[in-house]
Amino acid sequence: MGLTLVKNFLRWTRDHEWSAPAQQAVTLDNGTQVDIWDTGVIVFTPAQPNERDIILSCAVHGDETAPIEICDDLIERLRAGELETKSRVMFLIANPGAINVGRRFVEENMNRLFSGEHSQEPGLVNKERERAKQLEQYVARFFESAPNQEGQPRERLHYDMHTAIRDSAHEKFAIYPYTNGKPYKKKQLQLLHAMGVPVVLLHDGPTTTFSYFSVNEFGADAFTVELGKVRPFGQNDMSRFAQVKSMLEQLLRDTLELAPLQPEALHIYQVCRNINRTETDFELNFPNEVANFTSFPVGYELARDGETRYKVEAEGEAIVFPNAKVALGQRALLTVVPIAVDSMKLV
Ligand SMILES: O=C(O)CCC(=O)N[C@@H](CCC(=O)O)C(=O)O
Ligand SMILES: [Zn+2]
Repeated sequence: MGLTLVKNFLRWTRDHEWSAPAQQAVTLDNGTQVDIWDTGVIVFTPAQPNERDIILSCAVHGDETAPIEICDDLIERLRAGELETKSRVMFLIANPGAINVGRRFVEENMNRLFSGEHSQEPGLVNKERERAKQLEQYVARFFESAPNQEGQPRERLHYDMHTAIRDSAHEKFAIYPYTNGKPYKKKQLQLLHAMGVPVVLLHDGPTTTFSYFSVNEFGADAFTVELGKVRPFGQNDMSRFAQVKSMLEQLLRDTLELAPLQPEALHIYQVCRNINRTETDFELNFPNEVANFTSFPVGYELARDGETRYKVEAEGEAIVFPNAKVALGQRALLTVVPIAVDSMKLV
């Protein structure tokens, strides 16, 4: 059987910025069912799915194009039958409206709106709030509609792929959302390493990000994965994403063989402080060119928020995601410190 009337899924998604009618399901020659639930929402269900359900999301921030190109390529190869998945997989192209204007967001940063945050301010409705709420519903529908294979526990994975605004001392890194006190998983560190992501930053509390939503609501192993630097379409050096793509393909094909965990090859950072901008008069005390994971000496003043001054407190404390222009009340800077893999509670 051929493809659906939707010829190119990304193109069609961009032509329907905020919603689109579900499309009739199609079964490919290899038996995989393809369902399009909405704009940017496509699900592949193999005839005999294995025990793993995978969500690959991109464009929660519309200007982070490399992950969009990765997903586009995987989606079209799956639809053409060139790549065959053994797992149920859902791709989410989260914010097509923001892709079209080439910006992080249209009205509001979507990655601060999950876990119900989209509905916390009565009367405040905007496109990103509506879309975040719908994406939550699609995640629920996907994970909850998995077949019950004789009580076998299912493995739920969600990689929410991003690129960072700044240069970074570590080009690729993952954010391990707060686990609600549960141990971290060795296998997840191995999977990230296989993806070419040997640097992991551990969040120390709940967040309103997409990845934490999947962890908290569905017990998924979910990560925000930063794959490089924000660049416009056409300016990404796709060779820098070859390992990520190859790992994702092997994961879908179920041919991935994981190397044993190599603690010496990993760099783990613990979030030290989450600095929010609460005043209009907010400044960062270092230039825009300073890369993520740059450390400053103890006592150095990193930021000033009105009268409050934030100084480095810990040896090795480094900056991540500085952004003085965020909306009031939002995170303007994270600081992190390196920790030993041995000090992590791992299962
Ligand atoms: O480079 C930046 O300043 C931001 C890159 C980005 O979008 N990062 C995510 C991290 C989400 C998390 O903490 O899991 C974000 O800020 O939403
Ligand atoms: Zn992002």
